[in-house]
Amino acid sequence: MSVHVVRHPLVQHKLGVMRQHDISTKNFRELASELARLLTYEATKDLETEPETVQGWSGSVQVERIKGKKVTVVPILRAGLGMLDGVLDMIPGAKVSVIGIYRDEETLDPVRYYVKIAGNIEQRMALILDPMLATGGTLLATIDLLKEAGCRKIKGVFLVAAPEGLERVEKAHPDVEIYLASVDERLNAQGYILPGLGDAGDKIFGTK
Ligand SMILES: O=P(O)(O)OC[C@H]1O[C@H](OP(=O)(O)OP(=O)(O)O)[C@H](O)[C@@H]1O
Ligand SMILES: O=c1cc[nH]c(=O)[nH]1
Ligand SMILES: [Mg+2]
Repeated sequence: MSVHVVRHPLVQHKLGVMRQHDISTKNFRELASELARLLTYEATKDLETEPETVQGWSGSVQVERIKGKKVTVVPILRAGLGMLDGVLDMIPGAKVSVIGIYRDEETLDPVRYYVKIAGNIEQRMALILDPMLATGGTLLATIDLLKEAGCRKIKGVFLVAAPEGLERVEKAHPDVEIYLASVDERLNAQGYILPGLGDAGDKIFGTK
């Protein structure tokens, strides 16, 4: 699996602001969306294009168009919704496949409660969105669902990951590419990422 940590100064600066303990819901939400935009720019850099001739102001001109059935964006409820707007700003025509999974607070196992995957999934690149990759259980369950549905190309966009979770996903799915702003130090006993961001879903939805 290839893991791409995006070290662009804008990405690192915005992540640093998100780590501040007293950040408001409004600022956390806005930054999650901005980071999603920047990370998507990186994650889509190998999308295939094809030439097309259009009529420009000075006559015909050859331009590039993204080829084929393109992308389905896959926000994982709930926190992944905080990244959706930013990604759709970059890829307005993307189909959205919604996956509802929460992590059981005691066992840390993923619990699935909603799945709606876009059509022609075998022809699309799936871009999974979730701010946090902790134990990796949620991402593994999501990748399994997408592959069972026929998806052949999968990337994930996260803000922060724990090394433990990344390693687990890498072992099971070496073909999946991950883009993120930081690989943090470790998980704590409750499965939270350190130094991390805290509970990203609660911070995005203001439920803390
Ligand atoms: O890698 P894992 O150990 O599986 O943990 C990561 C998951 O935990 C969080 O979701 P949460 O369960 O808090 O759901 P929420 O988005 O509804 O708050 C986070 O947004 C990921 O989906
Ligand atoms: O650190 C973590 C781990 C899981 N989910 C979160 O929102 N934060
Ligand atoms: Mg949560």
